[in-house]
Amino acid sequence: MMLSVDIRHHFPGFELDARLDAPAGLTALFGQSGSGKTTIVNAVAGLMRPDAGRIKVGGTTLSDSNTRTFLAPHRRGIGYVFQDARLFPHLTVRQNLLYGRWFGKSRTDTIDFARIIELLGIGHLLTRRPGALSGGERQRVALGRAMLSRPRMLLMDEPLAALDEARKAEIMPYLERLRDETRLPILYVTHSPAEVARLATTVALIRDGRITASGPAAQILSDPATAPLLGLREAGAILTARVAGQEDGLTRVDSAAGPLWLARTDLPQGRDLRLRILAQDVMLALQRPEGISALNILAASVRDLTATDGGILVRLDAGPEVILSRITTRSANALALAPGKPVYAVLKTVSVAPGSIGMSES
Ligand SMILES: Nc1ncnc2c1ncn2[C@@H]1O[C@H](COP(=O)(O)OP(=O)(O)OP(=O)(O)O)[C@@H](O)[C@H]1O
Repeated sequence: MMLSVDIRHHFPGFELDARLDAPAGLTALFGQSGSGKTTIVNAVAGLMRPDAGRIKVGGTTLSDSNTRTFLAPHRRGIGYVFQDARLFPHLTVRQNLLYGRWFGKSRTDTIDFARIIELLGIGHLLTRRPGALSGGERQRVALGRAMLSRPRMLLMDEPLAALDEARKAEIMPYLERLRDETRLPILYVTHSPAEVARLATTVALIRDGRITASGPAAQILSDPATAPLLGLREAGAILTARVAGQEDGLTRVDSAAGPLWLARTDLPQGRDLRLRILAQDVMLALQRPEGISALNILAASVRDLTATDGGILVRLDAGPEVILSRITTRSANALALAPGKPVYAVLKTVSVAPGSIGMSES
């Protein structure tokens, strides 16, 4: 199942011309205020009719200006989650979940209900009213309600924006489970680079009504041309690795770039992982450093250098893998970095990328 959007629309002083493919998984639509995110969401939802173009989900055409097709919002099969949960205050959680569903009492419906309740961890809340829930719990119920409408896809418009950091952290794992287990396209609007880095399988960057870059999240975050558009703090590489065993109280993993050691985990040998290495956590040296506390040092060579605000992003080839390092212009000059130069990448931190637990089983 895939959402494909190819639309044009004119507002006084603003032109939208957007082409976007959102496959199964979470596609983050990221851009500044006024870039056109809500206009795309409204067009997909059927709340506005684009001047020209086409929107499809799987084999179903939601709108097409050529054939004058325009499906009403309630016939689009889209589950929505907004910034505020929009639950009915006078109904219990159970009644909110079942409200307006096309949902009978058949056995599969009961199993679906039980599965979604379990997935979102809201079984103990069913008899409460929304007023007695935390903001994070309310959003989990809103996610459950969207799922129970048996959607073809989910549309999430800044679903975490109203929550504080603790509540965001609480709901993220549930969004990840939903993303990984439902295999529906999720179009997720956000201004938050941290949410993109943590949740997105696909990233689409929008600016002035146009999609300026889109592709797999790991690719966008590790490309010096696109990573700065998201914010340099999240720029970095994702490596795949396999757990080799436990050594000296650490977990050894093997990647195509070389062996790496992580703080001990209880992951079983043979498990595949994705590792996240942020550009700001990679230092460079011309000789292999000795007597250094960093555990992980990889031999690499410079592929290219890109100037960014306040520094240089260095793209490195480490075997077949790509690593990014963010250093100051002064350091780049001191090391006389140039394409092809051999260097050692000293990794201050290597973290297991969210979503990789259980990856090898899916
Ligand atoms: N109904 C309308 N009439 C005229 N202009 C509009 C209308 N709706 C949106 N616009 C303009 O289109 C542009 C894109 O707006 P849109 O709401 O899609 O941006 P956004 O990326 O969602 O912003 P935000 O993050 O602030 O919600 C803006 O310049 C806005 O002023």
